[in-house]
Amino acid sequence: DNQTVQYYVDLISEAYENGLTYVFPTSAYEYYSDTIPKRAAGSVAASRLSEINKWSVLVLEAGTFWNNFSDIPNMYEPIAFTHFNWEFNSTPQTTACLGVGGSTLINGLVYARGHKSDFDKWGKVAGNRRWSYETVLKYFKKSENFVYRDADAPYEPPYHGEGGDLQVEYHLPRSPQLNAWLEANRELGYEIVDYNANRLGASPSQLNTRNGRRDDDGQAFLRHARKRRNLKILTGSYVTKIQIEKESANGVEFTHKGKNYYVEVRKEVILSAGVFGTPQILMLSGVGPRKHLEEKGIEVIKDLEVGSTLRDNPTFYGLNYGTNYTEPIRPLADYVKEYLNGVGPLAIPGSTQGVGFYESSYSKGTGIPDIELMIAVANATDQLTQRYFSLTDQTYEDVWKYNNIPQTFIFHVVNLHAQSSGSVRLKSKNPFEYPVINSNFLSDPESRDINTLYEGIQICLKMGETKAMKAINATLQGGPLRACKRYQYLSKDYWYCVLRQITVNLYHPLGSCPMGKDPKKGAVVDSELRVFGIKKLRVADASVFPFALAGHPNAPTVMVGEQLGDLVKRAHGVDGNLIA
Ligand SMILES: Cc1cc2nc3c(=O)[nH]c(=O)nc-3n(C[C@H](O)[C@H](O)[C@H](O)COP(=O)(O)OP(=O)(O)OC[C@H]3O[C@@H](n4cnc5c(N)ncnc54)[C@H](O)[C@@H]3O)c2cc1C
Repeated sequence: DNQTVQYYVDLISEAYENGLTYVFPTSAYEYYSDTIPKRAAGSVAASRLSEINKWSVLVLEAGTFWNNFSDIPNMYEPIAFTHFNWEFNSTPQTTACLGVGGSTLINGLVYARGHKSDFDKWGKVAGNRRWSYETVLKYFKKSENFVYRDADAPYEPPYHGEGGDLQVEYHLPRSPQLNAWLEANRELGYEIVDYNANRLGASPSQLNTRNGRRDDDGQAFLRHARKRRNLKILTGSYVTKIQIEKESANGVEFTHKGKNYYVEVRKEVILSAGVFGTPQILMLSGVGPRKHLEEKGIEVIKDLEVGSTLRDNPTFYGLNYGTNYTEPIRPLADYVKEYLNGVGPLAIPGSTQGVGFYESSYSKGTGIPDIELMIAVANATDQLTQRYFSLTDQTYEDVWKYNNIPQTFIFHVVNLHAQSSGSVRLKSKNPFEYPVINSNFLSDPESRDINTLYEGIQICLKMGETKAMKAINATLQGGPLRACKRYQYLSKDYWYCVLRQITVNLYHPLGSCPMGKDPKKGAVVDSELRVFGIKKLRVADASVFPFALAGHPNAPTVMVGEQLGDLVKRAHGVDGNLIA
C-alpha cells in the first residue's frame, strides 16, 4: 500500500543523506553497543547445533538482528554509513594506494562457491577428504534453496540444492547493458554458463535473495531456529577473551550493556567472529605468535601463527563505460514498488548484474579461473562511492565524477587467486581497540597479482570492442588519471600505475587462522576446525580458509558452518543425519 511505499522511500532517502556526513568509529569503544548485525558461519553453526535439543547453545554477538533497511539488497553502499559497519581499515598501503578495509558490512550477495580444484587442493592442505570437492558439494547443496526464476539463465540442477535454508536466485529483470555484455562474451568465445557448476564463462549473477530481499545468513539460518528454547542469542555482547586453563577453553568473557560477564562452557567454544575478530580474540586470549603477544604484554598460552596471513581478492573498480542507452530514472517510489514485488534495481546489490570467470596466462588451459569480471550498471556511482572507497577528490574526479550515470556501466576486475598475503595484529592488549590490519596487496615478488589484474583489464577492453558493445556505443570513460599522467594514456605502464592507485579489496578477507596439517608451518586449526593444542575450542568462519578461492567467500563460509555442525555432533556422540 502507499504507506508502505512511503515508509521505504523515506528510509532510503534518509540513508543517502546521512551517508554523506556519517562519522565512522575508530574503535569498539566508540561503537560497540546493541548495533551490529549477526551473520555468516556463526549463524549456521548456531542453527545446526541447536537442532540437538538436549544441548544448550549460547550465541554472543556484538550487534543486533537484521532490519527492513538491511533487507534491501541495493542499499549496499549507504549501509556502509550506518551502525551495521565496524569500519575496519587497513594500514596505508605502499604497493596499492588504496587500502580500504571494512569487514562486517552487509555484503554483495553474489553466490559463487569457488572452483572444484580449490576444494580438492583444500582437502590436500588439510589432509582430510571432508574438505575435497566431492564432500563439500554435499554441504553446499544441503544449505541451498535454488529458486529458478529466470528461464533464460543457465542452470545445472546436479550442482544445486533445493529446500535448504539459504536462498539462491537470479535477479530480475536483465538490463540492456547486461544482455550486451553476455553477447560480447559469446563473440569472444566465452560461454554463458552456470558458474557454480565449475565452468569458465559468464552469467547473470546468482544472488542470495529471497524474492528480491536480502537473504543474509542470519535470517536464512536463524529465522526459524531462533525460536528453539535451547538456543539463546545474546545480542550487544562483545567478546573480550576466551578463558583457557590447562590447554582447555573453559569459558568466555564478554561485555554486555556496560557490564562484564563470564560464561562457563560445558561442551565447546565455537569462535565465529570473522577474519579480524577471531584472530583478535585468540591473541587477546594468549593464542598467537609468541613475539607479538610478548610485545603486547599478553601471557602466551599457545604459540601459533594467528593473524600471520590475510588474503582477499584484490579488485580494480576503475573501468567505466558510457553507452548510448539511457536508463530511465524514475521516481524512487516506482523502484520501491518493484522491490516489494521482488524485482528491479533495489533488489540487486551494488547493481552487480553479471559475473564471469576467466583464465589468465597463468592458468591458461587448466579450466581453472583466476580472473573474475563483474558488470555493474547504472545507479552504481555517486558521491557515496567516493566515501565508500576512500577515493581522493582527484581520483574521484578523474574516473567517476563526470560520467553520465544513467548511461554508464562499470567493469570490476577481480584477482581470484591472489598470492600476496597481509596480516592482522593487535594494536594493544585492550580488547576495544581495533586490530591493525595490513592488506599488503600486490606485494608478491613475482608481480603475478598485478599482472593478472592487467590481463583482466585487457579482456574488458576487448569486450568493449565487440559488435555487441559497439551496438550500444560503449566508450571508455574517465581518465587519464592525473596521478599516472607521466605514462602514455592506456599504455601498459599507464595501467600498471592505475592499478597501483585504485586497486582495492572486494571485502573478501579470509585466511587469518588457516587450516592445515602442521602448526609449525603456519596452520592455526586442524581439519576438524580445532585450534591446535587447545581443547574445546574450534573456529568456524572465513578465517580458516587456507587460501583465496575462485569465488566469493560467503558460500564457502556457510559450508564451513555446516561442517562445524556435523563435526561437533559427531564429537559428542550424535551420529544420525550427518554428511561426513
Ligand atoms: C561489503 C561487502 C561485500 C561482500 N560481498 C560479498 C559477496 O557478494 N558474496 C560473498 O560471497 N561474500 C561477500 N562478502 C564477504 C562475506 O560477507 C564474508 O566473507 C562472510 O560474511 C564472512 O563470514 P564470517 O562468519 O567469517 O564473518 P562475519 O560475517 O564477519 O561475522 C563475524 C560476526 O562476529 C561478530 N563479532 C566480531 N567480533 C566480535 C566480538 N569481539 N564479540 C562479539 N561478536 C563479534 C561480528 O559482529 C559479526 O557478526 C562481502 C563482504 C562485505 C563486507
